[in-house]
Amino acid sequence: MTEVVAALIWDKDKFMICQRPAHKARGLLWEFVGGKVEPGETKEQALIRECQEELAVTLSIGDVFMDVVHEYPDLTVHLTLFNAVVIEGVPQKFEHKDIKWIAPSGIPNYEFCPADVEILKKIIEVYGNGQGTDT
Ligand SMILES: Nc1nc2c([nH]c(=O)n2[C@H]2C[C@H](O)[C@@H](COP(=O)(O)OP(=O)(O)OP(=O)(O)O)O2)c(=O)[nH]1
Repeated sequence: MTEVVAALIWDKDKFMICQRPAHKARGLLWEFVGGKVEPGETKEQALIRECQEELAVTLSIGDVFMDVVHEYPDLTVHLTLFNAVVIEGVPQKFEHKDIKWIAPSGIPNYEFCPADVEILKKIIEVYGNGQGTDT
């Protein structure tokens, strides 16, 4: 089982989603920024490193919003999604094809990694479908 960490980052009523590069597994699908935990790292350390590498931002990590296990044909992931806040920097596309901030009501407009589907349902349950503009 591969440990993967990711960040749920809000800016007012919108949260950040990132489009995976075409050449990687799950290419062009949308995800929460993050990646695989490397040997010797805590999950929090891995998430801070991934966000520095991929977005050039520094995060403050909060509690776990949700974790899920999902079996892909090529690997089984244990994905842990942390609440997090950007404390330094403006997100850059060093890794991703695109970055967007969306309201929960905008979720149906994007095709996400299958492991994220349960998490997105919980975001809608907890934060509602919103009245705000969807992006
Ligand atoms: N970062 C991230 N990965 C996700 C999410 N949902 C999901 O199924 N995944 C999957 C996609 C990948 O198969 C795996 C994460 O691996 P990755 O390729 O992003 O990891 P990494 O940045 O460490 O890259 P690499 O060393 O494998 O090149 O987890 C998600 O919301 N965020």
